Amino acid sequence: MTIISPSILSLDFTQLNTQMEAVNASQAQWLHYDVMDGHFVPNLTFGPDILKAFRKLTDCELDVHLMITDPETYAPVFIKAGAQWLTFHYEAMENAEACRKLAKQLRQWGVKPGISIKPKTPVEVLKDLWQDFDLVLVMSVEPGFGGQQFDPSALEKIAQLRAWAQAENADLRIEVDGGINAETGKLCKQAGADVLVAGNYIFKNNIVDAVDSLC
Ligand SMILES: O=C(CO)[C@@H](O)[C@H](O)COP(=O)(O)O
Ligand SMILES: [Fe+2]
Repeated sequence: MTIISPSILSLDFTQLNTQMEAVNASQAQWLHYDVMDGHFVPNLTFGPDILKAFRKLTDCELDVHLMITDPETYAPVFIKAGAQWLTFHYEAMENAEACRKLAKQLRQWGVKPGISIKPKTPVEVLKDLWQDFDLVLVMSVEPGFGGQQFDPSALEKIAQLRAWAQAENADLRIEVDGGINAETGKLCKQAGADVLVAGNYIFKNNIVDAVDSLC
């Protein structure tokens, strides 16, 4: 069963309660929370206090996507605020060992660690790294903004990751984020993704129907 993670980056905050009621009535199981710091990406979003508010608004699992240069420093405040899945970027880290160390630390703090790669980062960097994570997030747009067009090069990366995971009989969540709609979502599922993030497609349409069309 595919997990749908609506990205609140595209939520209309003047309609917060109504839109969250629709998310809660939909088949969405996770809620995607984009954290941007104006350094790792050229945009700013939400901190931990807003995450705390979302914790009260939904029972969906909170899927936090850190697009920040210093995930080691800020991970604890997002965990305290309610994150259940915490994903940081490979490109934000010094080397593979630092990624492993942070993944271990996140597990000790009681959250599921995820690692993400940008569109220009080859999937091979994860060949000996994915085993330390519960989730790999393949970006299908340049991180920073919602509403961009899906980059099909994500499909080969998803397929490679699924092949690696299957070869080791591993229970790895493969998530894809950026430009997901019914059409691109279907291609990602066929390639082996089991978590679809969607912002604009869900929040700019009928929320319940859009989630249904992705399942
Ligand atoms: O991480 C990001 C953008 O950097 C995403 O989570 C966006 O929120 C996806 O938005 P859509 O492309 O689905 O509109
Ligand atoms: Fe995201």
